[in-house]
Amino acid sequence: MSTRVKICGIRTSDALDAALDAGADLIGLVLYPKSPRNVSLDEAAALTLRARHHGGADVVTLLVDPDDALVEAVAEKIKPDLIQLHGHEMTARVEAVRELSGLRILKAVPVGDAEDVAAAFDYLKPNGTRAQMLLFDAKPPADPGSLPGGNGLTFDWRILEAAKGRAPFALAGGLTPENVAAAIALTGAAIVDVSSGVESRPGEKDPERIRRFLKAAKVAKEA
Ligand SMILES: O=C(O)c1ccccc1N[C@@H]1O[C@H](COP(=O)(O)O)[C@@H](O)[C@H]1O
Repeated sequence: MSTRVKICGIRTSDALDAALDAGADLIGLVLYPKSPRNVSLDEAAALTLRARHHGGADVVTLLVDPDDALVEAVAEKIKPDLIQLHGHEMTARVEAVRELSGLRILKAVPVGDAEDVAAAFDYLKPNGTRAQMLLFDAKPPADPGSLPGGNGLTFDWRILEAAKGRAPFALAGGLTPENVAAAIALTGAAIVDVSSGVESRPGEKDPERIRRFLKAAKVAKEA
């Protein structure tokens, strides 16, 4: 089975259409006001409806340390397929968001070393009540003003050796049309997730880079 591709940080219908027409498997909508890719609840609901009409892709709402009111509003107004938690949520909070929303959870985990990878599997226990999949991403810069993701930073993919064979996982962090084939070959990721690598500037998706990313990812194979 070929690797699934998530194009994250979609803000406009043009960018959405470019991703869907190029064969994206998942569409990411960021609800995080500090991000240049932020969309409102209403914008996310409209983009989700458009994606549903096109068909073929799951919609993922990306949240960072959301409160209960936001989780409930997302579940009611957007009705995505998954919630991506990209903050400092610990296992109990992931479980609570899962229960409150009734949605599948993709939990982002910042990776610095093999211990981060080994510890991340606690998010998948006990079966199905917390996250349904892990998303390994680069550690954000230490600068307190930096975003928790979407920074275009890669990490040493060899660290993910510790994850192989345990459960399918998603990979993010500095992926581009130029390096995604190598990332898939080395890690065997089930999903590759890109935001800044398919942009002309922060928040502006580049349709040609989206097409090139999809093309490169869809022919790539685990080595
Ligand atoms: O994209 C953002 O603005 C963002 C904001 C807050 C948390 C996560 C964010 N993006 C996610 O980060 C990874 C890596 O992105 P990149 O390809 O390195 O730019 C990915 O999952 C994005 O969806």
